Amino acid sequence: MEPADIQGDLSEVLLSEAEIHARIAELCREIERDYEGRDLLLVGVLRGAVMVMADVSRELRRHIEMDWMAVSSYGAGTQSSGVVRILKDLDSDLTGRDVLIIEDIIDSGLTLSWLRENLSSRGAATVEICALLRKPAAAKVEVDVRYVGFDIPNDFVVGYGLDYAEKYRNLRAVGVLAPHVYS
Ligand SMILES: O=P(O)(O)OC[C@H]1O[C@H](OP(=O)(O)OP(=O)(O)O)[C@H](O)[C@@H]1O
Ligand SMILES: Nc1nc2[nH]cnc2c(=O)[nH]1
Ligand SMILES: [Mg+2]
Repeated sequence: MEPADIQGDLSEVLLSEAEIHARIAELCREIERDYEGRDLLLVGVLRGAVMVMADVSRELRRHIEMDWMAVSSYGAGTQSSGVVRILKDLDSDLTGRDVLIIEDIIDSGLTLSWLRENLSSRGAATVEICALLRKPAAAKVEVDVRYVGFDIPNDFVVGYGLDYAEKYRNLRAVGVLAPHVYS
């Protein structure tokens, strides 16, 4: 159950905590199979991916390493500026590594297409993507995503790491903000 004052700002719950966890478990079984016998570096994209990273990493029944990058292309608004900025870089050397980028959402695709290029250019052996959410109708660039949790409609969503003006990241569900919140 969410705190009443936050839950009340949603016009619709798209995905419950239980649905999210069940899908993450399925994705993790695929990841375990695909990376069997190989070292795996999970790269979480701050700040939106913190919840996905926490749940995916703990659901995986194998060793992983974790590193973090902070990039931002949205500022405080609901439209991507298209300009990706590195706010915090990785600590790891990616040379020869199998890298799995962990993201909360692919919207326009601008963040992840930029990030995959950026990480590949550092000499990683492989760079794949795991994203909890994807909005097919919002794509400005096609991004090849190996693991997708859910395809969702083209609405601005919050919760499970996703913010509106830095709030709502701590909602356990994913939902659509009611119009009154914006005004
Ligand atoms: O596909 P795109 O249109 O590029 O959008 C996806 C990105 O936008 C959000 O991050 P944001 O830049 O808002 O920063 P945050 O993760 O700190 O919230 C989200 O977490 C993704 O990283
Ligand atoms: N909170 C939030 N951040 C985003 N970044 C890109 N798309 C979205 C979205 O739908 N919600
Ligand atoms: Mg993000």
